[in-house]
Amino acid sequence: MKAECVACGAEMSVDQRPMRYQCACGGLLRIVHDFRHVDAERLKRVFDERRGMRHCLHASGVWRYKELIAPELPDREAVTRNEGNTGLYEPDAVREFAGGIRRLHLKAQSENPSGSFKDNGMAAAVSHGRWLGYDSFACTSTGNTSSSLSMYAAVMGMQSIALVPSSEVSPNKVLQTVGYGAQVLAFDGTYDDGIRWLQAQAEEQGYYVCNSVNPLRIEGQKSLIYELAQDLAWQLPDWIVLPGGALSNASALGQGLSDLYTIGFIDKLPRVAVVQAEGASPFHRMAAGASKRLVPEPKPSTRASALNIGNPPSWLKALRMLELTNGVTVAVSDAEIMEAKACIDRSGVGCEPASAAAVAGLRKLVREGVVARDETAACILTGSMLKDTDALREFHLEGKWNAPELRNPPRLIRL
Ligand SMILES: Cc1ncc(COP(=O)(O)O)c(C=O)c1O
Ligand SMILES: N[C@@H](CCOP(=O)(O)O)C(=O)O
Repeated sequence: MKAECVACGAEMSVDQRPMRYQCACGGLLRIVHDFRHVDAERLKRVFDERRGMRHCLHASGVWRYKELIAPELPDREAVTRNEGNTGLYEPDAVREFAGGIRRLHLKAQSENPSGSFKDNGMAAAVSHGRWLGYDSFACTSTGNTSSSLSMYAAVMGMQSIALVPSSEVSPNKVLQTVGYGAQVLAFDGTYDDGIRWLQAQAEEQGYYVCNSVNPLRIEGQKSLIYELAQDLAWQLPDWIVLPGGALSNASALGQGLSDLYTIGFIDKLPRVAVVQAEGASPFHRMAAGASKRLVPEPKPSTRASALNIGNPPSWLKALRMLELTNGVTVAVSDAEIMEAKACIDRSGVGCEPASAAAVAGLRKLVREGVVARDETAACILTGSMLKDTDALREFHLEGKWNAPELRNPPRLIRL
């Protein structure tokens, strides 16, 4: 597989150990494909045939698109837990909440096997790592990456190591990671400290790094936009709105949209809005200030713990995505996030706080007139409602955050 540095354009291979995550100049890598001979109409038919499949590699919502993700990877090396194939919903209450735009879809990546969007990328990353001969897989995580990694490591019968901040993460996610069998190493600090340590130490420890600095994670995650496009008969909405933390999904969206457009699956690019939490919004500050250099936030802090990232590694890839799609960024408060979450939960779809940032951000963009009421959008719901049950307790039982009308505490009765 050929990779290219997103900062200086240097080319290199990622076909052998040691795995490379960065160029000598410090830039992250992206996988480069040659799509010149791809027949879009033929592939569309193949993808449609695979869509209804069960119990085989191509039944996966990631490996259905294997030709566009990792054509060189032998099928026998591709690991799957039947990831992808997530639901697409149109709850009217959420559309109204978000400002009453013409049409709003929610893509529930929360329905992935480990409960978050990470599984799409992780399936590709662990497969590549196993192909290269690694048997120890590591990540640093606020809990979703680690849950996903430890699930796949368990499926492969291999070892996983997860560095997890000792505070401000959801216990549900850490317990899920423990349950699947990862060795969890808690540390004082944030995701940013963990990723720095891992990038310096991984090779010496013999670890294959499964964070989104790994270009294969991005390759797997881009299947999200392939699947959404296929769900909608290859007609994407005007806007795709998603939360931004480490900016892996924003980067994957850029890669996936560029593929779809280059190959001719779509003839128009949607605009993309990246929503950050106010307490952890270095990318938004950069974009809003029309700067092209990210200034890290030394002490990120948000109740949407999955977004608690001050130095997102993929900021340059995400910036390129904004340029490609004429995209925008926006920041929302924790109270706005929790209110949006309560509305999404009450619609029957449900999500964790970080995911709700997408809907809170869309609402703000509609209010500000950036998104027009006659436009259409899809919000990416990145993680499941059960990923953070403390958030439900705080909102419904402890009366924290806004929106008393959405509060629903159990009533105590005498039988
Ligand atoms: C549930 C959830 N939503 C959103 C994000 C942010 O996504 P990204 O890091 O790709 O920007 C994360 C973690 O990264 C997450 O776990
Ligand atoms: N929210 C994430 C943090 C970003 O992780 P990465 O895998 O994109 O590097 C998590 O779940 O850990």
